[in-house]
Amino acid sequence: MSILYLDCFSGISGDMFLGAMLDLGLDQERFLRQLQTLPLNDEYSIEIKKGIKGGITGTDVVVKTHEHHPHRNLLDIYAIIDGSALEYDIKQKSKQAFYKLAKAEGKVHGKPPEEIHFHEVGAIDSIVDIVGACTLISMLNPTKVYASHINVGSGTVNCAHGILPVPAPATLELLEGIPIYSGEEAGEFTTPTGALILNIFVDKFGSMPLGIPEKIGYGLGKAERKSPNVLRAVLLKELDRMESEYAEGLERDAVAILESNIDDMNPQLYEAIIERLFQEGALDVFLTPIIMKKSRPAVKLTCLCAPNKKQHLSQIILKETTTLGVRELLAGRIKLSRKIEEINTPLGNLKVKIAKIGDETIKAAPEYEDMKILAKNNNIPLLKAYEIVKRYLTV
Ligand SMILES: O=C([S-])c1cc(C(=O)S)c[n+]([C@@H]2O[C@H](COP(=O)(O)O)[C@@H](O)[C@H]2O)c1
Ligand code: NI
Repeated sequence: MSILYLDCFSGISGDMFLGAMLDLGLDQERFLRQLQTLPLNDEYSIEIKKGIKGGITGTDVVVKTHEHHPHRNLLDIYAIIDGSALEYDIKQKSKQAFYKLAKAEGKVHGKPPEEIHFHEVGAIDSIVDIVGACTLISMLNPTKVYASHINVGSGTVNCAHGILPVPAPATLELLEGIPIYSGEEAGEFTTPTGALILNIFVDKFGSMPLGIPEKIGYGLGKAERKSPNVLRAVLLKELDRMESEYAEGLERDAVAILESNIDDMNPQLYEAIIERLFQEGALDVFLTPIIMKKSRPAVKLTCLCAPNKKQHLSQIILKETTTLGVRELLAGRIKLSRKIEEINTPLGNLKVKIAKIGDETIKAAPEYEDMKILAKNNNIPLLKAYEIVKRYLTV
């Protein structure tokens, strides 16, 4: 189970994607053999070399061609793809990608996709970028593809249409529904081809998911920038719950940690907020005394919860305490597998929590609420009840 994570802090373009994927160690010869089957009459050459950008080494992919003003339409490009010896799935995916590009162009220029005449995005280098991207994804075959929020850049770009705003109109169409931002530096950070790659391959956008990095690749961009103009690709081994259970007999999952430092709230309110968070699904809620800025005695409120509850519980903390912010962290968790069993003792029946690693019982803890009832029913101190029950626990 592997996740490909694309870190688009410097945006993404077709050549940056090819570079990052090849830098992960994919077989270059196999990649080039596939591309050579495109009927492009040797009108281009492709150079793959190691390079450095902004102090970061990575792979630079350069597609060289002599064509100046290509005017291909969708059917011209389908004919090129169909005329190749690419695998069936790669052909299909590449054609789907060009259809999406034509739809986006069509929306911008007010034409149906079939009537679009591509300019730069229909040039040989774009065909190589898009077909190459589909080929490399098929070669890597990740279980999932995730990406960061996308730096699109800002300013304007000069192209066959004249001067366009950044992100270019077609880029923005392809990024519909995707979280984007403009970083501090101006320039076209994300191109239509880069946006198309995100549109067709990425399952989810956000921070890096829980996993173990196994391979890291950097794809170099062409522009010189103050910040490293590279796309980072990380291949993460997913922490598969079932796999790790079998491997070590332990369970693994992720837990969200929500925290707020509070120095201005009536302490009587803490009981209510703790109760509310538990009612809404918190796994645990606790308070830690802290000394904050200006030597103020204060309280750190911590709430542990399943990652899919973090948004709901953060909102409760924001609405029902005086804090102005909530820190959220995602942590991995290793757990003993647990089950509740009922046992007989001379004091009566009670529930016991049994914790195991694989088949081996590691701990057995009598349920506190049951113990209180047994102690009361037998009219003995709780401590004594624990001593008696302990003899009946099999660990
Ligand atoms: O080729 C066409 S039709 C074209 C359309 C648009 C629109 O936004 S509409 C933009 N561009 C610009 O061309 C270059 C090439 O992009 P690649 O993805 O092929 O690298 C880029 O600057 C686009 O903004 C072209
Ligand atoms: Ni256009």
